[in-house]
Amino acid sequence: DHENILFGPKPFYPIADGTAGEQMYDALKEYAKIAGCIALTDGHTKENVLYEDIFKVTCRLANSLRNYGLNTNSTIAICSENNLQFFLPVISALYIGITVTSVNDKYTERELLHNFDITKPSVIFCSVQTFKRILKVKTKLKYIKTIVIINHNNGFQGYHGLNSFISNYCDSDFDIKKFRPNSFDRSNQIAFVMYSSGTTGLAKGVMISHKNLVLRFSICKDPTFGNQINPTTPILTVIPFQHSFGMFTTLGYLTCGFRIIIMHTFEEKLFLQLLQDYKVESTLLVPTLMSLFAKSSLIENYDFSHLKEIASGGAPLSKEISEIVRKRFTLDFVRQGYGLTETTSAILITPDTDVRAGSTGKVVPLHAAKVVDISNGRILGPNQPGELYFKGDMIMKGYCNNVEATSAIIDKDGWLRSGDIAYYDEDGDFYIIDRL
Ligand SMILES: O=C(O)[C@H]1CSC(c2nc3ccc(N4CCCCCC4)cc3s2)=N1
Repeated sequence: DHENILFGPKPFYPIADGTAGEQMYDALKEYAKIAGCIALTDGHTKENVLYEDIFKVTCRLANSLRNYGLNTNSTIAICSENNLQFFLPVISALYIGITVTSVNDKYTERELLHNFDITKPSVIFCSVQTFKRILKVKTKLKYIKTIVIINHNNGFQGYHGLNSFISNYCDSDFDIKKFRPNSFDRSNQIAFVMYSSGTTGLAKGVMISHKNLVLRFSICKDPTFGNQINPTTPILTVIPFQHSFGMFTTLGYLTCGFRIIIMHTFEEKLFLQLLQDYKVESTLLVPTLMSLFAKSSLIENYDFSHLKEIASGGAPLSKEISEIVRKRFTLDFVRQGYGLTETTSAILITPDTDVRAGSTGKVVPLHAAKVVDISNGRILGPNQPGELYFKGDMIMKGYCNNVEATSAIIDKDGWLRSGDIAYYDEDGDFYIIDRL
């Protein structure tokens, strides 16, 4: 019975063909042609990376990974704080179809061992900051073949930096005009394994396919649920890249050709200075930072005339905080998104302009949601709280090597149980109430 099942609208653009790696390759190749087009800016050092730099390095690194012997059956890990190099191994792996697992750069050795035990990566791309811990972990895990330090050119302690790895493994006669990403079945090929405790405490590996990611790429370009595609639009993000929220928003921004100003650590004054100086049009926050800005005394000292939207996600945002921040930044609306690691990215998003204070938004295109009465399993109508369920092509493939945990959260019809209590109003706007 379709009664009380809410469906998202048709996508603005039809879903493009190809793997997420082919779509990323096509986008970067396009933006690389715009001379001087900046992709990333380090908000702390002001250093820039151009789209043409990213395009060149990712093609050479992909060729190097192929020559190193990695393929669609391989997994690499990324363990790094937000920096300008983070997405280079990630994008190169997407071109080839190598699965990427991203681990929290603040994790202890024990937590890293647990995560790596699930995914068994053969190469770890780490930063100078995480190298010591990663080296200790490597000595305990025989399946880790090598480490590459992404924000160090020549590497150290016998391990390659990004440039030395490329010069060591890339074809000596490499011709970027001849480089092409691999083609493979995007529905089955796992692009990422992200970690989530789901509805129980133990961390599990969430398998995100290339198809899941292609749907995110489509939604982020949707004028209603994402952003307009205007290359060079300045965006400021402080969201950790190693989590789904930061990973799949930032990859989406790169497919749009935006200029992404990044921070690895939040500092209020620097954040506000960056908003002003780079004429930022959209910025992504988490509720704790929204609360900080609701109480901040610094906002009046800056000019935010270019700022069109503040977007929040990663946890529920209270109506009060949202309204205070909206007024303090003199914005027409603050947008929200709700997602789970198990749904790749946001599956409920406040549509551009029609924002209901306190609502986390409407169902995104090509997805469905229902609210279920936990006492009898009946599907509920508007304004009746129950457990949120979702269906659609951003729902994860499943938990890595864990069939029982997968079938405990995704039923035979493909409905994913969120573990969150919510209701929707007559217009299909959703309100999150509580965690089950
Ligand atoms: O809460 C979580 O576990 C994580 C898993 S992925 C996730 C979210 N991803 C996204 C991706 C995008 C957004 N947006 C905020 C709403 C405005 C337009 C889209 C950006 C919000 C969220 S919340 N939240």
